[in-house]
Amino acid sequence: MPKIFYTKTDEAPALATQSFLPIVKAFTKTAGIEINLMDISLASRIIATFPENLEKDQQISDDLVELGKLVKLADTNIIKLPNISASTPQLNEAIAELQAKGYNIPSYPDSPSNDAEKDIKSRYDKIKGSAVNPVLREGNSDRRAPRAIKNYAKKNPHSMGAWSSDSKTQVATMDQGDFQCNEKSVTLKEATTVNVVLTKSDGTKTILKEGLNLLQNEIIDATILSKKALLNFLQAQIKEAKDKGVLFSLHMKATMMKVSDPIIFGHAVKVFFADVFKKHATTFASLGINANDGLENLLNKIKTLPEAQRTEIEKDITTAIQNGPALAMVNSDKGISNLHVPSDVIIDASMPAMIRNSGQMWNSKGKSQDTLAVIPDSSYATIYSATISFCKENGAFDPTTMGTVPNVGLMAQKAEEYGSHDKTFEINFNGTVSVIDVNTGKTLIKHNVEAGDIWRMCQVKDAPIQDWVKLAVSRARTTNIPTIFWLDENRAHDVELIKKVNTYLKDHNTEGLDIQIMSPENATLYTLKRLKEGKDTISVTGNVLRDYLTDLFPILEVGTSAKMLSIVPLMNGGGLFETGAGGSAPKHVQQFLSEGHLRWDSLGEFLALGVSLEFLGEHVKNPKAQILADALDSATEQFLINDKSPSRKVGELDNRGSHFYLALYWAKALAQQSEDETLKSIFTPIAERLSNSEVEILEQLNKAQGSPVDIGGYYMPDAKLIGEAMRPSKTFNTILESI
Ligand SMILES: NC(=O)C1=CN([C@@H]2O[C@H](COP(=O)(O)OP(=O)(O)OC[C@H]3O[C@@H](n4cnc5c(N)ncnc54)[C@H](OP(=O)(O)O)[C@@H]3O)[C@@H](O)[C@H]2O)C=CC1
Ligand SMILES: O=C(O)CCC(=O)C(=O)O
Ligand SMILES: [Mg+2]
Repeated sequence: MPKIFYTKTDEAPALATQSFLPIVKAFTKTAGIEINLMDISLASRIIATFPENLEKDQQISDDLVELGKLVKLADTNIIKLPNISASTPQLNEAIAELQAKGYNIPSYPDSPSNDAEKDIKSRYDKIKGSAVNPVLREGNSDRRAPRAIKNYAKKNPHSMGAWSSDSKTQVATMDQGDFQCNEKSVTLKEATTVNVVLTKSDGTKTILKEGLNLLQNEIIDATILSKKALLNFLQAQIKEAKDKGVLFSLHMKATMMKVSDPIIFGHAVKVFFADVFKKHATTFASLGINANDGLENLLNKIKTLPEAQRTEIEKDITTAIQNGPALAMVNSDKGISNLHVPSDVIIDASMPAMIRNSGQMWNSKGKSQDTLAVIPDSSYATIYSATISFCKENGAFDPTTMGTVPNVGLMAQKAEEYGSHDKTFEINFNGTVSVIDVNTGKTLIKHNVEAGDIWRMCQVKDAPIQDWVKLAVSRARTTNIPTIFWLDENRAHDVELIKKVNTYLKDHNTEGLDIQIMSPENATLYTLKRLKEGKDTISVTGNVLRDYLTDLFPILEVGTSAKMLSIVPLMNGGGLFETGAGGSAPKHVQQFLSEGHLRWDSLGEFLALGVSLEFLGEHVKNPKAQILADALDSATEQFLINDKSPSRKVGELDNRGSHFYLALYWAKALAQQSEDETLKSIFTPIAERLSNSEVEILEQLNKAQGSPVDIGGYYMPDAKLIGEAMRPSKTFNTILESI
C-alpha cells in the first residue's frame, strides 16, 4: 500500500495538523494511500528517551529513529513540518510540563556532577537544538517559490517598508579572530579515522573527540573563534550602537548551532551587563545562573532570593540597560529584549524581517528604529551588509515587479556547519587543538587556542557534493535561469569545494547554461541587481547560506517563507517534502491561546502534499495519486486566486477556515476531472455538500474564535482538547467522515 509519513511536530504547525490531517486522510484514502503520523515533537522525543523512568502506558517509540532509517530507503515519502529546535530554556520548560503531567523524567543537569547526571545531560543534549532536520535530511535541498505563489504576490503585494539612503542601520561583524579568519580545510585522499586532541600548554593531552570516521574525498575544516577578539568586538559594538543612537541587536542561530551560538550569545549578555555580572558574581554562581540561557532565565532564577537582594540586582540590571545603547525588543509590551531568550531571535528569520521593515527593529517604546545588527562571525554576514547597502542605495524591493531567487542547498548528511555541534568545544585551557589521523599519526589541522576560545570542526562528504552539483545543473537546465555557486575563493573550505564543483560540473552537459562561481558578497550584489530588475537567479549554496537565503528572499518576495516549495530529493531515491522554509511560529500559538484565532498559513503543507502525491504517482505508479496531486494543484491555485489564506485578525478567516476552502476546491477539482470515474463519483456529492454548507461551516468555525482557548499544555497539549479546538465544525467533520 502506498504510504505517506506525515510528521506531528510542535506549536503552530502541530495545531494546524489537527485540522488539516483529517482532510488529507479522507481524500487520500480514495487512492488507497495510507497516512502514517510520526510524532517527532519535542515532548515525544523527550519521553522516548527515558523509557526506563516511565510507566508502561507512558512509554512511546522513538519515531525520529524510525524516520532516520526510512530516509535511507528508495520509496520513502515523508511530509515534514517545522518543529521546535529547543534552546536550553525551552527544553527546561518542556521537561517541567511533562513532569507536571506525571512523567517521571529527570531534570536537565546544567552542570552534571557525577556519571549518572553526565549520562542524562548527554541524552538531553541529543534532543536539544536542531535535532530533527539533520537526521531526516539525507538529501540536498531544492527550495523555490512556485510560479502561482509569485503571481499571487505580484497581484497582492505584502507590505514592504521603504528604505532611505540616510538609514543608520548597519551590520557589525568581526574582522579578525573569528571562525572565518581562522578556518583551515583539507580534502581527504583516503578514508581514515581521526581524533581531536587538546594539548594544554603544560603538555598534557585530552581527547575531545575520539574515533571520528571519515570517508575518502570528504572535506573537513576546523576553525576557532577567539574569546578575546569576541569580547573586544562586542564591547566596541555596544559603544558604537550607543554613540550612533541606534538599537543594539544580536543575530545568532542558537537553536541550530547549539554549542557555539549560545556561548556567543552568553558573552553578549555578560558584556552588556558586565557591571551586574561582576558585582553579583558569587550570588549568580550559587544560583547556577548561566548567561548563555539569557536574561529571562537570570530574572527567573533571582526570584528565589530574599526581596532586598533581588530588587538590588533588578535595579542594577535596569541601570545597565539605561547606561547602554537601546536594546532591540522582541516584545516591547512585555519588556522582552533581544538578550532575554537565546532562541527568540534567530538570524535566518530575524534579519529578513528587519530588512523588510526598512532596516528597523522595535525599541522599548514599541517604535521602530534603526539598528546595529551584530553578527559576530563574518563567514556569512556580508550577504546582509551587502543587502542593506543595496537597499540604502536603491530603495526597497517592490514585490509586484521583483524577480525570484530559488535555492539549491548542500545539506545532505549533516553537511558543513549544521553537522558541527558534536565537534564544537569551548576550550578552557591555553594550548593547541589538533585533528590527528589515527592511522598515520599525521596532524591534519592544528590551531593554537586560548582559554575560552570556541573550536569547531565541520565535515562534508563527497557523495552529497556530487548530488548537489547534479541538482544545480538539473535546475539550471529545467529553468534556464542563471545559476550562481556562492563560494569564496578566499575562504579555506570554499577553496576545497570550488575544486570539486569544477570537477563535477564536467560530469554534466552544461552547454548553453549560465553557471558561475562568485563570492557570497559578489553573488548577493549580482543577484539583487537582477532581482530588482525583475530577473530570476538560482543561488547554489552551502548549508548555512541555504538557510539564510531561503528565508531572506521569500520574505522579501512573497512576505513569508511559509509559501515555499521545499523539496529534499533523498539520495537513495525517496522524497522528503518539507512544508515551507520557516519555523514553528510561536507567536501564532500565543494569539490562538488568547483569542482563538490561528493565523498559521498551511500553504507550505498544501505544496508539500502536492509533490508528495506526485511522487507516489511517479514512483509507485499510482495513477489515482497523480489525479489527487493534479486536483490539489488546481485547488491551491483557486485558494490563492480567491485569497483564502488566514487573516491576521480575530473574527476573520483563520487556519481552520482556510483548510475548509482547500477541501472545497480540492473536491470540486476531483469532481470536475474525468480521468478517473470512481474519484469523480466519490467527490461529486462531496463537492456539492461542501459547497451548499459553506455558510454554515464558516459560521461554526468563526464562532470558535474570540475567546481564550485551553488546550491543556504547550509542548504536550491534550489530544482531546486540541482536537475539539481545531475541528469545531460538526457539519464539516460529518462530510469528511462520509468520504
Ligand atoms: N524546518 C524547521 O523545522 C524549522 C524550525 N524552526 C524552529 O521554529 C521555531 C521558531 O523560529 P522562528 O525563527 O521564530 O521562525 P518562524 O518562521 O516560526 O517565525 C517567524 C515568522 O515567520 C512567519 N511565518 C512562518 N511560517 C508561517 C506560516 N506558516 N504562516 C504565517 N506566517 C508564518 C511569521 O511572520 P509574521 O508574523 O511576520 O507574519 C512568523 O512570526 C524555532 O524553534 C526554530 O528553531 C525554524 C525554521 C525552520
Ligand atoms: O533545524 C532547524 O533548527 C532550523 C532549520 C531551518 O531554519 C531551515 O532549514 O531553514
Ligand atoms: Mg531557516
